[in-house]
Amino acid sequence: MTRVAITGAAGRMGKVLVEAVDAADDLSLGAAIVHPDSSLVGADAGEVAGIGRAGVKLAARVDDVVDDFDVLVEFTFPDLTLSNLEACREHGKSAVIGTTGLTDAEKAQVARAAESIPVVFAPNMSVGVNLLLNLLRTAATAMGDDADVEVIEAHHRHKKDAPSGTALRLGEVVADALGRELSECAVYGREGFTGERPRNQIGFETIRAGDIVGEHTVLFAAMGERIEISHKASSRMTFARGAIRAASWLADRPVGLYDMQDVLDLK
Ligand SMILES: NC(=O)C1=CN([C@@H]2O[C@H](COP(=O)(O)OP(=O)(O)OC[C@H]3O[C@@H](n4cnc5c(N)ncnc54)[C@H](OP(=O)(O)O)[C@@H]3O)[C@@H](O)[C@H]2O)C=CC1
Ligand SMILES: O=C(O)C1=N[C@H](C(=O)O)C[C@H](O)C1
Repeated sequence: MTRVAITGAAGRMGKVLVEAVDAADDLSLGAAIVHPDSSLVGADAGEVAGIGRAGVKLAARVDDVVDDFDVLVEFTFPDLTLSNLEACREHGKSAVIGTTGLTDAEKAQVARAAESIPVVFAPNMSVGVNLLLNLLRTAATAMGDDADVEVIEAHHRHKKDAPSGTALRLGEVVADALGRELSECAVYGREGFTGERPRNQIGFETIRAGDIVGEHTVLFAAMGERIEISHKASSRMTFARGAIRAASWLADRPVGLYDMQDVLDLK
């Protein structure tokens, strides 16, 4: 039985992750961690997640519970993710990272940690989005430079990073299929007298509103026709199930950096 620790256990993803681990046959909840200043430190993780007593008290730091887990599941903030990943590296634990909004330098730190421990790092743990990455490669290759590409994403009002990690990954996949560098062709929102659209742009549009769980569309618009490839998540449990599937999968993996397409055998 693989023992899982969940950080941000009182957060939106943290609570559904506690529920998903509880429902899994091959995983047990070894530890759950919340903000050290939280009034919930010491409370039962299952009760906070709304699933009844789990017998695991919410801890204030990963360092306090290193003997209680094998895989850390981390859906929080970039700087916290990196310091918790360092704790995993020091103690030889695996990690599943769903946190988004990391800079390129921070992503490189994740890659360095994965030289010492097994890590799954993916901006979207759903089966649907990871399948969509493959559909996008096919669409981008077939449409080629004839189509203008726009990535449109919508999330709840509490989301802190933009564009979403998923939108950026969708853009990277399209740019790669078209032989472009995303950093050279990405445009983030438009305003004012922008002039005509350069043909090789990949545009990103961000919507933040209400309780939208997560929606992504990639639009390929050519002369006379367009394709829209969309994914809509209606429950965070979709992401949580993917993350715990990754935690089970990591149990017997060698050191290395993996993503959700590795876990789902979609490469
Ligand atoms: N890869 C994927 O499939 C998905 C990724 N995500 C990503 O996951 C991340 C989290 O999203 P979400 O759950 O909505 O965010 P939340 O803000 O709901 O959760 C983050 C949690 O981390 C807690 N936290 C803050 N500081 C600390 C600390 N020092 N120690 C322990 N816990 C701390 C917060 O507590 P407090 O509120 O008390 O500060 C909060 O409960 C985001 O980056 C999001 O983009 C989300 C969904 C799917
Ligand atoms: O913050 C969220 O909620 C989500 N974040 C991820 C992202 O940034 O891509 C994935 C999902 O869409 C939900």
